[in-house]
Amino acid sequence: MTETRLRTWSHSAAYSLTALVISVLALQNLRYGFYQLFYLALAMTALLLAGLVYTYFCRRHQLSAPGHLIILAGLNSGLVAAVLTMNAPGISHWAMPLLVLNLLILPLRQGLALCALLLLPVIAVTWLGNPVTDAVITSAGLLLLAAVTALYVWHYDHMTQSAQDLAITDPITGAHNARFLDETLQKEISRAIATGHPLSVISLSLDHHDQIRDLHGKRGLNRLLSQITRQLFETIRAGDSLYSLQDSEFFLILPFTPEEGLRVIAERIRRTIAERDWPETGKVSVSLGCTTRGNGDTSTELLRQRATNAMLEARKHGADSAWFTPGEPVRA
Ligand SMILES: Nc1nc2c(ncn2[C@@H]2O[C@H](COP(=O)(O)OP(=O)(O)OP(=O)(O)O)[C@@H](O)[C@H]2O)c(=O)[nH]1
Repeated sequence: MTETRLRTWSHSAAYSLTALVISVLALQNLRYGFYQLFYLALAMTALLLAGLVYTYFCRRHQLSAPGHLIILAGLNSGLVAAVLTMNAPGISHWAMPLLVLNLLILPLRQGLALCALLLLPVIAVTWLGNPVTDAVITSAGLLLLAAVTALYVWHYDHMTQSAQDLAITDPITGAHNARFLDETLQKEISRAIATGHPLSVISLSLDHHDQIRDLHGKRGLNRLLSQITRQLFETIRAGDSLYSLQDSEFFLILPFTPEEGLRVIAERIRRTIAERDWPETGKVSVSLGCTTRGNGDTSTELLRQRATNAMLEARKHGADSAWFTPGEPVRA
C-alpha cells in the first residue's frame, strides 16, 4: 500500500472515530438538556464529516492537502471558544480526541503547534475553575495523551523515512541502487530536454574484479567496493548521483555537464582510484564508459546502453582507462 493510500485510510478512520465520539456527546447533552453543548457537538461533528469528505476528494495528494489544517483549526478554535465562554464542567475532556486528531492528521510540527494552542487555554481554565487535585489530574492526562501520540507519530515518520531510504540504497556500498537509477535518469533526461542543459553519464567498472574476489574473498571485494563508493562521493560534486550495480559496476549521472567537463571528471575519477593504495587490496583500477546526452536520447535505455558499450570499449583498450562515445549533437 502506498504512503498516500495509507494516509487516506488512517485520516478517514481518525475523522470517523472522532465524529462518532463527538456525536455520542451531542446525543448525551441533548438527553440531559444541555442545548449549548449539544449544538457545539453538532457543529464539531459536521466539521469532522467535512474532514472525512475532504479526505476522500484529496485522496491522490493526501500528503500535501492543505484543507486539513483549516478544518482542524476550525475544530480547535471552536472548542477553545466554548471552553472560555461556557461554564460547562467536563468540557476540557473534549480536547482529548482533538489532540489525537491534530497529531494523526497534520505534519508533526503543525499538529504540535495546534495542540499547544488548544492545551494552553484548556489547562488555564481547568486550573482556574477546579480544585487542585482535579486540575492536576486533567492537565496531566491531556499532556500525557499529547506526548504519547506525538511520540508515536514521530516514530512512525522516522520508520517511514528509513524504509524509503532502504528501498533506494544498496546495502553493501551505501550508494543508490539500480532500481532508483532508471527513475532518476529519466527525470534528468526530461529536465535536460526542457532546459537545454547538457547531461552526461559514466558507466564505471572495477577492473579484474573476479581476481580480486578470488584473492580477497567476497567480503574483501565488498569492503573495497564500499571504500571506492566513499572515494567517489568525495570526488563528485553535489547534484551528481552515484548508483551501485551488479558485478562491481557503478553508474554516475552528471547533470549540467558537457563533454569537456565529462572528460575532466572521468580522468579525475580514474586517477584518484588508480593512485590510491587501498587498505586490503593495494592498487586497483577502473574502466570508465562516458557519454553525453545526444539528440535522440529521450529514454534511459539508449543512454545507459551507450555508456555500457563505451565501458566495454575502455576495457578492451586495457584496464585503467576511459572511453568516450559522443551522442548525436543536440540541435537547438
Ligand atoms: N558533474 C561534474 N562535473 C565536473 C566535476 N568536476 C569537474 N567537472 C566538470 O569539469 C569542468 C572543469 O572542472 P574543474 O577542472 O574542476 O574546473 P573548475 O573551474 O573548478 O570547475 P567548476 O567551478 O566546478 O565549474 C567543470 O566545469 C565541470 O563541467 C564534478 O565533480 N562533477
